[in-house]
Amino acid sequence: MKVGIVGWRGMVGSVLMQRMQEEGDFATGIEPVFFSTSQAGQPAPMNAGTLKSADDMAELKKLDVILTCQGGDYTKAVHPELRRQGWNGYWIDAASTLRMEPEAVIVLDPVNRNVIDSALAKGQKDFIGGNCTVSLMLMGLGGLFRAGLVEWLTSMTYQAASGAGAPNMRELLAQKGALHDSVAHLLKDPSSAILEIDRKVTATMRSDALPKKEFGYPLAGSVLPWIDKEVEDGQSREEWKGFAETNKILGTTAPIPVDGICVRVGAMRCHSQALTIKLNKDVPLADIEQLIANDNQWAKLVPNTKADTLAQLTPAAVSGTLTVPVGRVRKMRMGPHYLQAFTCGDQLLWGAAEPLRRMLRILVEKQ
Ligand SMILES: NC(=O)C1=CN([C@@H]2O[C@H](COP(=O)(O)OP(=O)(O)OC[C@H]3O[C@@H](n4cnc5c(N)ncnc54)[C@H](OP(=O)(O)O)[C@@H]3O)[C@@H](O)[C@H]2O)C=CC1
Ligand SMILES: N[C@@H](CC(=O)OP(=O)(O)O)C(=O)O
Repeated sequence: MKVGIVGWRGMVGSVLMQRMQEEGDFATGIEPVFFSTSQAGQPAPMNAGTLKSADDMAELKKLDVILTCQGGDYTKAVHPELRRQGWNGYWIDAASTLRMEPEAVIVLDPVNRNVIDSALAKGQKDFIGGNCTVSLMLMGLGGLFRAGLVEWLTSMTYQAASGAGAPNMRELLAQKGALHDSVAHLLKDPSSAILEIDRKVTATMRSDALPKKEFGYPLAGSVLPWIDKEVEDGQSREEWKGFAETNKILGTTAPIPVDGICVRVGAMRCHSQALTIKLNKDVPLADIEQLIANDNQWAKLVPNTKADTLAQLTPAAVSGTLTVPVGRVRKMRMGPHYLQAFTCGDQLLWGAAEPLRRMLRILVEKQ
């Protein structure tokens, strides 16, 4: 199987390459061909010859599978043209561009392997990774959806800088550094006044001394309660995806309402979410915990204690791992049908690269 890999140099692509190497995906009989929009002719990784131009339709048309993490502009430019020219290979993509197209499937196989298998049986060829927030929520709470218990759900998010891109991660750290620098001398003196420190930090945050080319606003020491473009009804596009993509991934016939507010916070690469779930029946908490814990090997139930929560349910604990902890699980004061939970996951792994890698593996195993 000839597999073209586009976008492998980028942040999502690098995580993908690392995971494919860790899981031995390159030893499954695939023949990788590496592409670049800017480095064609230079040596490809893994001694796979030289990089081909990612715009070279003739080279792309030779492939059985194209796996791209290059971004939405690339997808928009290349995918329709390839299809127009009659290419009938599999297209696996991290970008959101094609997700809601009727012929495309959003892939998250631990949750929707049935949807993927049925699409493959029907001959569908476009398999697209989901929005990171949605994928991570479903990896954690898949058991409740699978059991048909969710009447509606709200997700209030705490999204990491990585979701906005590599330059934003750097800018977040530069902002943190600038805030620290502005009061470093005062921090060295244990008797300095905290309100003086706070005043200087706030002044720096509001000044041009804070780098904000990428985010446009201070994120360090602050939060940004708007992610992506404005859509209708006062929603952000990130929030809109919660309903649209959750239901498409699950293949629901009666859509489950999903809504909430998406917020950027100063975490590096883990998205966290506070969830309120209206259950359609009163299920004992112990049964709910079992459904969450037993749904897939990555979802991990964290006991609702202070010590377990703070040790296991944070970006600091989860970053760089495939584990999706779910904790703070309890029935709410509103009544026995109302459940709360908190979850956290690495948005570059299950949120971006891992579902794509696994989709390729499904294709290889299907051969
Ligand atoms: N960031 C995220 O959290 C998520 C992103 N996605 C999707 O994945 C796409 C790619 O995102 P992301 O990986 O963050 O994008 P990056 O900006 O990190 O990489 C995209 C491309 O930029 C080019 N590039 C230019 N300079 C460099 C450099 N110095 N180092 C590495 N690459 C460079 C590379 O292409 P070339 O070799 O052609 O020059 C690379 O493939 C997004 O547009 C989005 O559609 C999906 C889910 C989550
Ligand atoms: N929008 C997400 C990251 C992302 O790339 O999402 P999508 O794959 O849906 O475009 C975030 O900012 O955290």
